[in-house]
Amino acid sequence: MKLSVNDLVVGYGGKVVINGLTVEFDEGRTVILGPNGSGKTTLLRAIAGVIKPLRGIIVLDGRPLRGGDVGYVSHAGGLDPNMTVHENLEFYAEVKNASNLDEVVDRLGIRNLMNTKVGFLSNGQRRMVEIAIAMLGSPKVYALDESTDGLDVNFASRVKDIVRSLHGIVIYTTHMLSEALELADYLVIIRKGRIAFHGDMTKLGGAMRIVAKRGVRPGLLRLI
Ligand SMILES: Nc1ncnc2c1ncn2[C@@H]1O[C@H](COP(=O)(O)OP(=O)(O)OP(=O)(O)O)[C@@H](O)[C@H]1O
Repeated sequence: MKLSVNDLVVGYGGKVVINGLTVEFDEGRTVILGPNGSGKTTLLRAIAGVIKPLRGIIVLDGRPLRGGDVGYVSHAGGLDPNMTVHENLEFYAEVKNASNLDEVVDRLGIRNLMNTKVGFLSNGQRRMVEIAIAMLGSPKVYALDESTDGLDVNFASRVKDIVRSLHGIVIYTTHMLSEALELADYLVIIRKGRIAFHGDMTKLGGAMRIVAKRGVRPGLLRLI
């Protein structure tokens, strides 16, 4: 399986943020690393189909993406705070025509939250529910936007374990090099809406880990 983004142009109200970006995602985890404002969220939103590109196409194995291909966890969240976890999950299961709701609930360990209104959940609990929704229908592609952001060490670690267990094409954004090193099979570095680097971590990982350990992280991006 391969997700191909070809000559993508995306903007907001006439301001172009991504200008002619081409990149391919293979099966496994690709981490998109970039500073604030580099276009990570915009790229994921285009892949998830929530923003319409001005130009370019995104294809999965040569065919246009269909609804249900992408499980998206947005940075902003998308749950109804007045509905219970169960009601939110059921709503999305119906929309996605998914039959794996129970399996996902158990896999993420959120059964104890089912009758709680989303508005009463902690950040970490809410993120687990958002990931559960993305997993409904077992999508071929995951687009996960800074999914550990704002979480404590415990929830962040749970999220990373789940990300590692996902099958298919998993695209995960972060601005933290440490997280990229932990999760990436492939690394994409994005700056100002352009790909600055795209590579296989099995080749690059050793060298980057040494640099990261020595605490020269900011310089690393300049080197690359
Ligand atoms: N809804 C919007 N309207 C106008 N401009 C936007 C909108 N969303 C993002 N932008 C602009 O697009 C650029 C890229 O933003 P984007 O959120 O994609 O970057 P990012 O790498 O995800 O950043 P962060 O790490 O802060 O989430 C920024 O200059 C931002 O100000």
